[in-house]
Amino acid sequence: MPSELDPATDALRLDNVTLDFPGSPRPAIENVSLRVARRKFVAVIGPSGCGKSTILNLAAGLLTPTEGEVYFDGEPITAVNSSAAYVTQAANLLPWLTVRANIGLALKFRDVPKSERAEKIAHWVKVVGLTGFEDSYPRELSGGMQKRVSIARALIYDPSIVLMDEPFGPLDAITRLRLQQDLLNLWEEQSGTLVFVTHDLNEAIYLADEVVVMSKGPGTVRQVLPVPFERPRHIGSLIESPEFSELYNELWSLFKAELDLSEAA
Ligand SMILES: Nc1ncnc2c1ncn2[C@@H]1O[C@H](COP(=O)(O)OP(=O)(O)OP(=O)(O)O)[C@@H](O)[C@H]1O
Repeated sequence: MPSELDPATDALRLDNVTLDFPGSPRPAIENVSLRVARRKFVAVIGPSGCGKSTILNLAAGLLTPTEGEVYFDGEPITAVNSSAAYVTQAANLLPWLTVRANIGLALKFRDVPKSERAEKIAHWVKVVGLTGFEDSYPRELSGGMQKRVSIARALIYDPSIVLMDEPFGPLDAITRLRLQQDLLNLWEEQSGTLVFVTHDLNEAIYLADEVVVMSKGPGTVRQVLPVPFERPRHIGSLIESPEFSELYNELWSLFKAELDLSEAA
């Protein structure tokens, strides 16, 4: 364990991590060092293919580094990280289960008693605004509602770390804004550790305490930008503030350097 590793403050830490997929001509990520402090909301942005999902998969214990080490709560990750909840771009709900059963899935796997489960599910159905839809099936829900179920399903058991991979990617702009504000409110209440992958610079600034900007593949960390806005945050007021525009421009100048815009109009 490196001497500076502090399990009291670091939830997740990557130390000089390189990941090669077998048969791939170049590493997916190369020499990535990254620190996610406990109870922080960290957004990861970067061009397509720079290795953002790879970092989440390493944190979830679904991939093992070719070189370097990944630590969770001060211990090297050597198996699937059962302390991590993973919300992917697709809602991945079980189509044969109702909203209630989908939300309660993680509690069932953890053998939480039935009465406690019912109480928690009722609370989370309300928190994510799905009252009245408890007995609906995923096919009867809109994309935004399905996303709400997947977020409730991830947060209900109070995981030590939540990993989100572009969870709002496929949604329309209004639904996306609503869910971003909902996630802000939820996280500010629970304030666990959250690592959030996105392509959306605005989203990264609205939500995160720090934005990690990755360079194009093989991915490395280009810069980590702190987001100084106080919490609780309200997206509507943030957008209108000059400080928001300033930070956006700073982030954009870092980000655009990593994009190949030569073919853009
Ligand atoms: N299973 C795999 N086998 C081989 N190469 C892979 C595999 N998964 C990902 N890669 C490669 O690793 C690199 C990083 O992929 P990753 O999905 O982590 O990028 P990303 O930044 O999340 O991309 P996007 O923003 O498009 O989702 C890419 O070059 C990708 O082609």
